[in-house]
Amino acid sequence: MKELTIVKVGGKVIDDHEALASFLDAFTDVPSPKILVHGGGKVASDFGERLGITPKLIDGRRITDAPTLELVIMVYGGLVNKNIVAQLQARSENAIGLTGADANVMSAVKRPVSQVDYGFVGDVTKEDVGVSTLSKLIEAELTPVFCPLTHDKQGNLLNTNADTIASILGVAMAENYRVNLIYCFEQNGVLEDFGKKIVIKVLYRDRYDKLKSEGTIHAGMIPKLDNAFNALEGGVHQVKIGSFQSLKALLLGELGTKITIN
Ligand SMILES: Nc1ncnc2c1ncn2[C@@H]1O[C@H](COP(=O)(O)OP(=O)(O)O)[C@@H](O)[C@H]1O
Ligand SMILES: CC(=O)N[C@@H](CCC(=O)OP(=O)(O)O)C(=O)O
Repeated sequence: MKELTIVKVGGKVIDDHEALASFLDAFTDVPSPKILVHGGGKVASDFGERLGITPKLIDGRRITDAPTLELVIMVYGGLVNKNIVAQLQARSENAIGLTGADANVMSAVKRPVSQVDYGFVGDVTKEDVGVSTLSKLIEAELTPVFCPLTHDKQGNLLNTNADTIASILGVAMAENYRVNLIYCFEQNGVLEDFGKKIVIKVLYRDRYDKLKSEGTIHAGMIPKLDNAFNALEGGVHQVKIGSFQSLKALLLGELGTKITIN
């Protein structure tokens, strides 16, 4: 089976010009085929504050009312996605920026209202991924760059967590490729001691559950790890979480946190 590398880069890296540039240098060196998924939550929150839109997040998931949806479409689909694509082109990486609506690469269902109304947030399954279109793009030596927007096939874009997009993409593409999924962010991995910055080398689900209940793993790390375990259970070959500065080492199996279900 051919290998496919899917890399997700988080919002705090994207918000830092130098950090993003050094991450994109390293991403350019990753052998093809590859797909980049970017977040941008911090940029959206900061931009929103300038427009008088106060960010509301529950467990790392944004409540997306109508003004917030307009905001994230502009920020994720425009500002962040197109800047990353242009910066990859400057590195001779033939990137193509995508929302889920483009070539129908990822559709979604608006999350039903339960205890919380998340608003215009899209839930995705592997059946919602345009595997054949994506396979054609990567076989044509293009590098897809996903922003965290999906569509409902009725003309509406929806906000979908970027970690979830990376995980579902991995599961869907695992039918045709041996997928390595790497989550890059500003820490060196999943930390067992936040103060001392001690990185957990291998994280099993029972340890995750324990650290979560103790509060050592919290906030945005919870959906990230849920997505990481879901990816492995769905057939992704390897999932690693680590620093944007260590992409090469993470790919080689060094540094960061390896997520495992065995
Ligand atoms: N045990 C932990 N190890 C590392 N990061 C953690 C941990 N618990 C909570 N976090 C927080 O989770 C954040 C990552 O989640 P999130 O902000 O959603 O990431 P991203 O920027 O990649 O989207 C980190 O910035 C960190 O503050
Ligand atoms: C529904 C939902 O929560 N969407 C996320 C999408 C961006 C994202 O995931 O960005 P990071 O990777 O930088 O966190 C949000 O709007 O914050």
